[in-house]
Amino acid sequence: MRIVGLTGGMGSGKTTVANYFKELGVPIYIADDAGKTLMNTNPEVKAKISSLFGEQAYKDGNLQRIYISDQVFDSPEKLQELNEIVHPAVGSDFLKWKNKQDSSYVIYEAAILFETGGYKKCDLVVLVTAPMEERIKRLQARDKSSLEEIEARMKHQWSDEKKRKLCNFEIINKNLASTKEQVRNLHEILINTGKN
Ligand SMILES: CC(C)(COP(=O)(O)OP(=O)(O)OC[C@H]1O[C@@H](n2cnc3c(N)ncnc32)[C@H](O)[C@@H]1O)[C@@H](O)C(=O)NCCC(=O)NCCS
Ligand SMILES: Nc1ncnc2c1ncn2[C@@H]1O[C@H](COP(=O)(O)OP(=O)(O)OP(=O)(O)O)[C@@H](O)[C@H]1O
Repeated sequence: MRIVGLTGGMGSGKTTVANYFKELGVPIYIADDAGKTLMNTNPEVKAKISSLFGEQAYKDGNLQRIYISDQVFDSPEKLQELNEIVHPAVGSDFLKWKNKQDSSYVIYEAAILFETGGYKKCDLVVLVTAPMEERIKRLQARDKSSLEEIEARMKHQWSDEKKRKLCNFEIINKNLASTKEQVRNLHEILINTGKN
């Protein structure tokens, strides 16, 4: 079973694209969601996060995402420490999940697949791109976040130019009909090239 990495900068449309693959019956693992679940449920991960960020990291057992975001996105060292707690836990959770799937390929969706080196564990990688002004507009509409908050996260992510050099396929997410068509075409390619 091949592992197809799906990545793209913040607001590029990864989840939108992942949902189109899901409609075609492809099993999807969303690393950002899994990370959040593990941060709320895995006792070892919770203990490490509490010792790194203090008592305020959890309230009634729930991760305080805004508090953590404020701590990490202005501090590369803190972000790296958090990543070092969360990413290995996500990696092993993914392998357990993958072993339960029955499909010619699965999708591993992660915002920072290249930045973490996670792409090396994938058989191939699909990059989702969209013009920066569009991405910012979409994020402001979706999350009501400020430009400063968006930029604080984006500065920890590679540029599309850098990612493009390492990806196998690119989906350009401008209008949704064309994006869906690109996903359908790519799915055919992935199914056909996966046959022995
Ligand atoms: C700091 C946290 C709690 C903020 O949660 P929040 O719900 O606000 O954001 P969410 O996780 O949905 O991320 C939204 C977007 O922010 C960007 N982002 C998230 N984590 C990172 C990171 N470590 N580095 C760079 N950008 C990031 C991505 O574009 C992502 O799609 C959360 O992002 C987190 O735990 N991040 C560190 C762990 C991680 O890397 N998770 C993602 C892959 S497993
Ligand atoms: N082609 C498009 N046209 C208009 N809106 C879009 C398009 N693609 C995605 N969107 C909207 O833009 C927002 C961001 O898309 P999505 O959540 O798929 O991006 P993402 O890359 O997963 O974001 P993040 O990195 O923040 O998790 C969503 O509200 C989505 O509905």
